[in-house]
Amino acid sequence: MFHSRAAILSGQRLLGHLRSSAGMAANSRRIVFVTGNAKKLEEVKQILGTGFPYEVVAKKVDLPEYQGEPDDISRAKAREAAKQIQGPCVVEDTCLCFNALGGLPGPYIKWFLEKIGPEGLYRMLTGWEDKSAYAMCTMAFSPGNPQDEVLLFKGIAPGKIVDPRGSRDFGWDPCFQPEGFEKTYGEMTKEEKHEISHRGRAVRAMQEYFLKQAEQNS
Ligand SMILES: O=c1[nH]c(=O)c2ncn([C@@H]3O[C@H](COP(=O)(O)OP(=O)(O)OP(=O)(O)O)[C@@H](O)[C@H]3O)c2[nH]1
Ligand SMILES: [Mg+2]
Repeated sequence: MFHSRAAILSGQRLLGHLRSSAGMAANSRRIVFVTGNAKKLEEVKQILGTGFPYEVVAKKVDLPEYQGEPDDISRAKAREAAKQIQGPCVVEDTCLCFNALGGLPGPYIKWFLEKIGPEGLYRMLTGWEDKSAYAMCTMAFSPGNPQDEVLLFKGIAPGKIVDPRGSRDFGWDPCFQPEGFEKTYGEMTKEEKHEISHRGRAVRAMQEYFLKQAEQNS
């Protein structure tokens, strides 16, 4: 549903990239997930579980925080990551968008969270009746060359911004309450969160794509 095929490589070409690229052991099927965020990595691995045809190998790189539209940011991030690791890789970018603010902070949520925390995010909407928001995750796959087109897989979770409740373990989780639930992300178990979260949706879309590719090439 959220599966955007910005560029579809033929299965053969894609697997070729995955098998032959630098940084991957010959014959092994690995995908490098480039992120500086350990919590994201933990969640992506939990969501993928064992139902993924590739081993996910993490590479900690502090990628630039680009500005602009979320899809453009994700593409730029994937290209930069591919350049740095010199091979195929996946990155992800997360936005938290307040509807009353026309979608802001959006991709800039990291800085807002860092400066004002979950309480401050809630207080930002004091003057607004509309507390609705959505969390968006974009997984971006680069086949390896910085000039290659990048595949995007998106997941969106609608919800609202509330007075923080629950675990402080991960960013803005305590102030985001997904639609149809009385709990914030911070009050949910990881399984409950992954089932409906922005990241759960995006990762499953990516998983589906790679499973199909693997099937076609087996
Ligand atoms: O409570 C949360 N629940 C989540 O599910 C979640 N996902 C991301 N975040 C935070 O939102 C900002 C995104 O910025 P971001 O995408 O640039 O990530 P990042 O810079 O931390 O890592 P990366 O860019 O190296 O992958 C960062 O502050 C992340 O910590 C979350 N917080
Ligand atoms: Mg970042």
